[in-house]
Amino acid sequence: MERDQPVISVRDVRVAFGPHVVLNDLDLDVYRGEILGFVGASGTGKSVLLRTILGLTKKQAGSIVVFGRDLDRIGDEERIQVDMRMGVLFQHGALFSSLTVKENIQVPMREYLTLPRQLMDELAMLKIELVGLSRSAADKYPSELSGGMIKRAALARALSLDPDIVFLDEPTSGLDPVGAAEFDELIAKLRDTLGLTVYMVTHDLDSLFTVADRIAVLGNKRVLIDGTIEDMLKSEDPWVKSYFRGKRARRIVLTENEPARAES
Ligand SMILES: Nc1ncnc2c1ncn2[C@@H]1O[C@H](COP(=O)(O)OP(=O)(O)OP(=O)(O)O)[C@@H](O)[C@H]1O
Repeated sequence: MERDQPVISVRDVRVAFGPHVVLNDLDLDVYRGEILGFVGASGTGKSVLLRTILGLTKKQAGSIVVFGRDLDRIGDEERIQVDMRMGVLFQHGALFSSLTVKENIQVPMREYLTLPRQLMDELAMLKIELVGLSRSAADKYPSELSGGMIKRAALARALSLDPDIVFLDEPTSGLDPVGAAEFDELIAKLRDTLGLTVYMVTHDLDSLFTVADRIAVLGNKRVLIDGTIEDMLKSEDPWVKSYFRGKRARRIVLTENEPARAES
């Protein structure tokens, strides 16, 4: 993994809604090919930062550089090129209920490209297979899918344009532990096979322990600490300590290190 090459650099970012300052002096780097787990207490601004990086929420100060381009200094054409390289899976799945899985995956293709129908169908099928759905899922509507299948279909749509980065907002929320673990495996596989960079907002300790290469913690309106899971376990920050060394976290550490004992 090339650690010296950030694909996203956020510097001194400030976001406020009226008098309510949500992010202030926030710095963050995301490196090519890594899975970054982004955590923080509820309401600290994880979604606001995600939306700010995507250009959906306005910042009052600071800079965001993506693929070497400062987003404040590029024109509309170049912005579209940048947008096409970033796929997003929003927290609440957000598949269009009136469209089939295949049609949902084709939404970004229709928005950004002009492709013949047959080619779009073939590309959608490739994405369906890539995320581990069966080909028969293509013509199903979201209401006919399980929670796990909806997440996979939404991921297939996020991958529609072969992005370099995918942003996942709590991708395993609402899945049972087996479904969540399978989704984590899929993310790791996609990172390994496609070289994807993954920015994953999550509350899921299992995901953080098993697939995140690096973790960034949001607190006090900025990134409080970033590093490996070992760095988190060493931190003396009270929130980081209670999150990563609390009862639930200890159970995961035990399961990973001593499966037999943990299961008994
Ligand atoms: N459009 C908006 N207008 C005003 N305030 C907003 C807006 N969007 C977010 N906020 C405020 O910003 C703060 C951070 O919200 P955000 O949704 O980013 O938190 P979060 O860390 O993602 O929380 P959770 O883990 O619960 O999803 C909250 O106080 C929220 O009310």
